[in-house]
Amino acid sequence: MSSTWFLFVVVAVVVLVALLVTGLLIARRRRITLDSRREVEEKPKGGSYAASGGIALAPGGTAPEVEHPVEERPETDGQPAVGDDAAVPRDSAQRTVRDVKLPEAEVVEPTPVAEAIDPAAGRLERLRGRLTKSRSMFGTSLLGLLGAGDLDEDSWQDVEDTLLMADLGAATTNQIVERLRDELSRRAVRSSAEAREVLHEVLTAQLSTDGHRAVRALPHTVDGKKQPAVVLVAGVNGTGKTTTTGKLARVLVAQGGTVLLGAADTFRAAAADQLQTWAERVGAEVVRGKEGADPAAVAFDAVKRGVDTGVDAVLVDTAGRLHTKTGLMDELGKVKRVVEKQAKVDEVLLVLDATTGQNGLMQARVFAEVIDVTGIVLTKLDGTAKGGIVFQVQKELGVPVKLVGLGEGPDDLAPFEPGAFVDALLG
Ligand SMILES: Nc1nc2c(ncn2[C@@H]2O[C@H](COP(=O)(O)OP(=O)(O)OP(=O)(O)O)[C@@H](O)[C@H]2O)c(=O)[nH]1
Repeated sequence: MSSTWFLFVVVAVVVLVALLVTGLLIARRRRITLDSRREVEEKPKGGSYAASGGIALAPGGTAPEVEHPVEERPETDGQPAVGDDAAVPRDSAQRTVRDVKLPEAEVVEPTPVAEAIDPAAGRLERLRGRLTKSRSMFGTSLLGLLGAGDLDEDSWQDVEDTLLMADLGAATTNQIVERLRDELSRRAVRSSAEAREVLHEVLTAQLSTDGHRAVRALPHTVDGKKQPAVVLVAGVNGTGKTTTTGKLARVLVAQGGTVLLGAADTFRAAAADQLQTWAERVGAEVVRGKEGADPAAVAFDAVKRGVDTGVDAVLVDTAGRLHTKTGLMDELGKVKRVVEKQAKVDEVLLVLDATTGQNGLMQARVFAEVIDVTGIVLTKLDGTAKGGIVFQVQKELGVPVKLVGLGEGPDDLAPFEPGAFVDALLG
């Protein structure tokens, strides 16, 4: 009898220990979002993932076709489009893209990972202090106005001016003011806490989008063979493309992925050097061409090398180009077309500098027409009071803001999540 009891106790202890270990393993796994078998969760409009869950990633190969809501562009009449040039008349001679035979791109082998990478989880919360300038515009000014009780027409004018100064644009500002007026009177808001709640709700709703915010940087399978996700990074000069490419590589490597970087910025040798430095820091391979080489050829070689070596993601950094220069925009279109002879481009990230305000919108529109942008990265949000550009750019393109740059540090890249972002703005 006592041996039966002893056996029973031993079995119970073993089962308890097994449950404890399984629980711990599940808890650990939940902290890591990199799992190509797990599709990014379908969530309601606007908040396709929680910022505290890290930078959401999705497998390539499943990107929906991007539909640009041309008719919903209320503020861009008269803006340059593809084929237009700000300084040069439309009928003047334009630069064309030349096909030239080029030597093989150079492959720079990776070095072992040398440094610790900040986990992606909870970055927007950790970096929220960087939004101080935008916060003073929204938090201090708007809450001060709305929390003061019954608003007269002058106060509503001030609310409108504040939103316009934060770069929300006329159309978005009007929509927000209208909704605020409705909600404040419908709910008979009396306290500043209630006013904050309404403001939070209205601003968050304005940032909602049907598009998924997960970055398509996980591998997928084509005809039974592993295919790396191909990410193209584009934008005008100095917006932070190379920095963003490097930061994103770090996120992928930190989550156990293998990455190859393609230095398709062949205008400046320094740009490829800069990318190589980022690559060395995470132990990634780089494919780069000679200065002046055809960027499309380098991008093609990078993707080919990535497919051959079986990496998880190929990130292609392109040269900065002015959206008003037709020849350069044509060249970018060519880079994408040529890469697609090798593999589908899963993610086209347009990097916009938040400090440039309205000009960023013009850039966004032209780039979207040339290369079907699938996600926006808004950089330098740490250095501007005009964080309101986030609100406009999504509406303008119908493409979600996926990532935000909040500093020059290697891990100052955060996922964009409307609720957490508005929270940070309101302080
Ligand atoms: N404050 C701040 N600076 C940033 C951010 N992202 C990039 N930068 C800085 O912006 C400058 C330009 O960044 P790059 O990555 O070289 O820009 P790029 O678009 O690749 O430049 P080109 O190749 O010349 O077109 C660098 O000094 C970066 O450190 C950001 O989120 N915040």
